[in-house]
Formats: sequence, structure tokens, C-alpha cells
Amino acid sequence: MQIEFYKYQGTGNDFVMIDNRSEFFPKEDIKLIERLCDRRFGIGADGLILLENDGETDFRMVYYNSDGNQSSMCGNGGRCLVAFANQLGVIDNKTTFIATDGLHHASVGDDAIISLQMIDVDQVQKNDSYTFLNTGSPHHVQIVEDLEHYNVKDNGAAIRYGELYGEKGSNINFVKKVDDSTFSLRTYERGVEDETLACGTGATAVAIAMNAIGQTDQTSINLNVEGGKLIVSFDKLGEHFTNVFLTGPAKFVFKGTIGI
Ligand SMILES: N[C@@H](CCC[C@H](N)C(=O)O)C(=O)O
Repeated sequence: MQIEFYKYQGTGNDFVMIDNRSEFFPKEDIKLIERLCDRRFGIGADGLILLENDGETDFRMVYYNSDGNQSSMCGNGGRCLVAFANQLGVIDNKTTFIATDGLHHASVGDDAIISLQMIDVDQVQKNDSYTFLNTGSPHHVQIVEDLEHYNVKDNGAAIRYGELYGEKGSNINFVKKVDDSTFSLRTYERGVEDETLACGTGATAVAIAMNAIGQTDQTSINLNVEGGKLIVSFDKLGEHFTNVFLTGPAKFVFKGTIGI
């Protein structure tokens, strides 16, 4: 069988998008999803996303990591899916959709800029050398000195598979402060098991963590990621972070068909 796919990227975090409103896609076939995401044997992507019908919202987001397993929320993938839904005519520049972590509001701006509301955060675990929080996906956030030369893959894997997070693991972000409203980060992604060029829930986690631990008192934060720039803004009510928005580019790359 031939299937039609669309390829999108958000600050270099790339995804295979499939319109599954007719429910044709074999969702339980982990090996197939892994192959479609494989950069040598398939299309190549950090993840695969199905756009599905939902009775109460504009559409449902079903997200798989490139290892073929369904996972938790993907911020950049969510932004790319909004752009895909707009391209398909499912929405008209504004949407409310459902994902694994609940409802998301989003809007499409000029120059393919998508702004996506993320979940509220009210638990930030502060430790001496790192912070842990869930922004739809679990994130370890750690400040490092020499971010440019840091071995993200090896150090990220050691923490992801180490005693802190057990079987479930976590995404691991390494951060450097640039100025009071700007941070650079590099992320090791669970389920990709490598550094990716960007991670939306990771950028969100870094912005909130840096505010929570007093590295900044800003509530609109610029994030430099390997594949570009993102902005995370929020309101802070005591230890509660609400109205969290992740904003940045989400771009169509190409479409095609592939035999499965
Ligand atoms: N790239 C994503 C994060 C995807 C989920 C993550 N790999 C996990 O399994 O926790 C993003 O942009 O948020």
C-alpha cells in the first residue's frame, strides 16, 4: 500500500505528518513507524504525527517518537501539526485541538510563526545541580559552562538512563544563560535517543525552570536552540505557571508517497 505523507520541521525538530482522519494507518505497527522515521531506510524524522478526527475539538494529535513508540506531548510537533492542519484546510489560522496532555489553543501568524499554548506547570522540583519539571513531557534542566562543546549525547544518555529517572527516563536539557531574557539550550530527547536540533517542551521547561530558580525574573524568554530561535512566555502566580505559550517557526518541507 502507498501512503501519502507530509514532512514539516520546527526549528529543525522534524516530523512525518500523516492525515489519518480516515483511520487507515496501522497505529500499533511500531516497526513501521520506526522505519518511516529512519533517515536511511525511510523518510527520516525525529517523530511521526497522526492528525485524527476528534468529536469536540478541531483535531486530535497522536505523537510517536522516532523509535516507533507513542509518547507524551511534543511542543514543536504540535506547532508543526497546526501548520499541517492549516495547509489541509482543517482549520483557518486558529485552533483548539486535543493531545495526550489535554487541550491546546494555537494560532498561525505571519511567516509560518505558530504560537501554541502549553499545559500549566505547578510542580518544579529544584535540586542543587538540576531542575525537573513536566511541560507535557518530562524534562531535566541543567546549567553547564561550555554548552557549545558539551557532549550532549553521552551526558544526556547517562542521565536519561541513570538512577534519577528509572525505566521511564526523561528528556535532558543543558543550558547556558546569555542575558536576562535569553538562554541557549541543547536537548537529548528520549525516544530519539540522541540530541535533536530543538525540543519545544524542552524550551518551555528551560524558560520556566530558569525563572523558578531565580536565573531570571523575565516572563517572556528567548531560547536559542541548535535549529533556530523560540520564544516562551507565561504568567507566574506564585509557584504556578499559566498562560504558557511556545512560539516559533513551523515549516512545510516536502510531501510524497511511500510504500508500506
Ligand atoms: N520534540 C518534542 C518532544 C517529544 C517527546 C519526547 N521525545 C518524549 O518522549 O518525552 C518537543 O518538541 O517537545
